[in-house]
Amino acid sequence: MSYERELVSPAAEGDDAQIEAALRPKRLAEFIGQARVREQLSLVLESALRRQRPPDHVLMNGSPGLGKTTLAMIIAAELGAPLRITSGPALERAGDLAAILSTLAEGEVLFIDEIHRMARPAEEMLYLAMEDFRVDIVVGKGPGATAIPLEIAPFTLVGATTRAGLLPAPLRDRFGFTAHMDFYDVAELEQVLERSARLLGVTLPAEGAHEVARRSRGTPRIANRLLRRVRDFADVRADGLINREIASAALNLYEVDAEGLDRLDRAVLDALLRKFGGGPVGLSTLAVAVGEEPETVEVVAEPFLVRQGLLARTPRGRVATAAAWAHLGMTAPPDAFGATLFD
Ligand SMILES: Nc1ncnc2c1ncn2[C@@H]1O[C@H](COP(=O)(O)OP(=O)(O)OP(=O)(O)O)[C@@H](O)[C@H]1O
Ligand SMILES: [Mg+2]
Repeated sequence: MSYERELVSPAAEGDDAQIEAALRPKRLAEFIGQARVREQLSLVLESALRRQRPPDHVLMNGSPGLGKTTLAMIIAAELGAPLRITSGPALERAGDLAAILSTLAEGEVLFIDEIHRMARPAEEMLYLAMEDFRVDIVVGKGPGATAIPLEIAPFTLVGATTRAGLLPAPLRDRFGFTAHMDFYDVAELEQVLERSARLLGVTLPAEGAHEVARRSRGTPRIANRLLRRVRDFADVRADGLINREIASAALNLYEVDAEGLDRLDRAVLDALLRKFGGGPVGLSTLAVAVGEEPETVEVVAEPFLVRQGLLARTPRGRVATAAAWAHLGMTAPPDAFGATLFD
C-alpha cells in the first residue's frame, strides 16, 4: 500500500474526495482558523468588490490538507465570479494554458493547483497574462516565427503550492498577495470536527473532539478522516459513543500516536535516531532510509515534525531534537547535540 492511500496521509483520494467536497466550507465566514489569512483576504476581496475590479492575483502556500483548494473556491464565491480549475502538471505546453486563458470570462477566477509543477513555456506565458492580460501566440517555427498578441479578459489567478520555494521569482513577484497557511491548533481543529460531525450526523462529545483534534497533525483533512474512522469504531464497538477512551483506542488501532504522528512521521524519526544517531543527515539519505521520495519526506513529514519541535533543518542536514529522543523513548548519545546545533 502506498503511503498516499494510508489513513493519515494528507492527500485526498476516491470516496474521500467526495466527502471532502461535502465538508468544504463555502464562504469565508464558515472557514475556521487561519485568522490572519482570513482577515488579509477579506480586505483584498472587499476592496476589489468596492472598486468593481478583479482583485490582485493570490498565491496560497502551505502543507497538504490545510485548506488551499477550499479557499480558492471561497474566493470565487465571495466575488460571485465563475471559477476555472486546473493544475500545474496539466499545463505541459504553452498551448494548454493559452486555451484556458483565451476563454476566461471577465473577472473569472483561475485556480492553478500545484502551480510549482507547471512547465516552463506555460510559466512564461503566465507572466505576461498576469501582468498585462495578454498572451503572445507564437505562429510558425524558427527564424520565421512570429508572436501574435492576444488580449485576454482581466481575471484573477489563484495559485496553490506546497513548495513556494520552488516558484521562480518572476512568478512569485506577480502575485499581489501571498497567503501563508499554517497548521491549525487544537481548538481550531475541534471547531472543524464539530462542524463536520454536525454535517455527517455524528454525535461528537467535546472530549472525543478534543482527543481527535489533538492527534490530527494540525490538519483539517486528517481531522475529518480520523473522525470517520473513530465513528466507525464507536458504532461497532461502543454503541456510537465517542468519548475520550473510545477515540483514543480507535486512533491507536489506526497507528496515530498521542502526538498525532503517523507512520511516515515515525519512520522518519526512527531512521534519524537509530540509523543516523540523531543526524545531521541529508534529506535524500534520510528519504532512502524510509523508502520514500525526498519530496514526500520534505513536504509531508518534515513540516509537521519541525512544527512539533522534533526535527530541525540545519545547513548540515536534518537533526533530531531532545524531544524526538524522548518521543521515541530513547536516550540521546552524549554528543548528539554538541556537534550540530551549537557549533
Ligand atoms: N478552515 C477550514 N475549516 C473547515 N474545514 C476545512 C478548513 N480547511 C480545510 N478544511 C477541510 O479539509 C479538507 C481539505 O482541504 P483542502 O482540500 O482545501 O486542502 P488543500 O490545502 O487544498 O490540500 P492539498 O495541498 O492536498 O491540495 C476540505 O475538504 C475541508 O473539508
Ligand atoms: Mg488542494
